[in-house]
Amino acid sequence: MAVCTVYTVQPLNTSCSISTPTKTHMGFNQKQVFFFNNSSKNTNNNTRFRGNKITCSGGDTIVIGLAADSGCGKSTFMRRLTSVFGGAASPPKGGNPDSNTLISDTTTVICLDDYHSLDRTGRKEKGVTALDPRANDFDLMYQQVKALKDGVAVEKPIYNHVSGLLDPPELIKPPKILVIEGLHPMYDQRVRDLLDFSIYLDISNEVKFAWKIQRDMAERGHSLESIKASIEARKPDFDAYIDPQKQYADAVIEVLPTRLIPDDNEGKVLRVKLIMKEGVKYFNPVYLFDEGSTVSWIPCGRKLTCSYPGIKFAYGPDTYFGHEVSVLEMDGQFDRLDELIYVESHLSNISTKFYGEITQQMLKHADFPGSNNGTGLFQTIVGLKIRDLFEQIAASKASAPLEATKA
Ligand SMILES: Nc1ncnc2c1ncn2[C@@H]1O[C@H](COP(=O)(O)OP(=O)(O)OP(=O)(O)O)[C@@H](O)[C@H]1O
Ligand SMILES: O=C(CO)[C@H](O)[C@H](O)COP(=O)(O)O
Repeated sequence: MAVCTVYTVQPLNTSCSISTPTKTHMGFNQKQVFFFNNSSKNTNNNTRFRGNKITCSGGDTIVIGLAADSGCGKSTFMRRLTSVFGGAASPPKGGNPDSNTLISDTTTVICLDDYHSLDRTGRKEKGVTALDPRANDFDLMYQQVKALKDGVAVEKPIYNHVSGLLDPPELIKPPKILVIEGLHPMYDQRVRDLLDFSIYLDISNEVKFAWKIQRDMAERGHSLESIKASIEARKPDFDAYIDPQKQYADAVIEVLPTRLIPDDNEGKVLRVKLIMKEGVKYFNPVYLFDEGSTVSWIPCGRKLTCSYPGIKFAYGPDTYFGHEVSVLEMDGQFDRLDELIYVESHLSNISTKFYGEITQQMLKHADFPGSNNGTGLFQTIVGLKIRDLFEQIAASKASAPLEATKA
């Protein structure tokens, strides 16, 4: 797919989105596109934008949705995912230093906070949280994700987490894989229908609390009371608007307190479940030993070093929001990451390209949070499944014209 863009940005006082073919240039279909941002709902930013843009035919972008509350490991997951494709991910070159976007050779990760229609002051004035749909512009989110999927570059707004304001937009070109991560990738049905695969990171309240304390007290100087208050304040909207999205996810990574230590409240040892929907095109759930059977496995024998409280795996079929699913569970943590190869060799359908690829990825990012437990392991596995999904979709598209000529 060829991608090229020439554009200018200037204020425009009308609210419209028009795409008019004007001429063909260098073999590309040039269009004039009027971009607009969400200013009509934003009290502090009333600028609209117009651009002249060349779009190139394409429409090969696959779209992945990753939903989770703030501070639940989305960035860590994204770093693992982009690493599976190789190459480093970085913000758009020469752009806004506070951009939330990460671009690598294959993937572009956009943060859906950029579709906040109310900035920090606007939310305060209206008494709504960022989780409330009224603080977000789903029309624009839909239009832009659709445009990217169709091979058209967009001018995406930027929500600046440092200033709390909406900054001038940045240009996003259609990538091979577009990941939309944030609070609401599966909230709006139009956006949901554009997703080729969706993931929900479901962090239980106990664990979320432990992680937030660790980060916000150590790194951001917040007090225990203020962390508790912020979690409590978000909870009603989290329950109403964020949590229900997990019913739509193709894969859910659920993070719970361990069952290996009675009454554990430290949140250091975790029980993590990978819930995988059956019947999703291009996605074959991972299994342990025997597909479809129910398995409980404590691998702490001669091949795996396990200090207290040990490690326990479980696998089996289940239902989740009325869907048939396969669930792989890991409780506990690895003492020695290099020994993970022993566990990897007992898993099937993991979509690796060579023996030991999961272990290699985990060792490569041993310093990322969760590398010694099921969060890191399952995030890595989902990354490999996304690569596989991408390759299968690409292969089916490549063979489609061939099939058509045969018919
Ligand atoms: N698997 C994990 N195990 C332990 N702690 C974790 C794990 N994942 C994330 N954390 C903790 O949560 C914090 C936030 O992680 P991360 O930045 O990946 O989340 P996020 O969802 O992108 O957050 P935000 O939306 O606030 O930017 C980390 O600094 C770390 O303290
Ligand atoms: O839930 C969030 C998503 O990450 C943030 O709280 C939301 O984006 C508002 O951000 P800020 O606190 O920087 O104004």
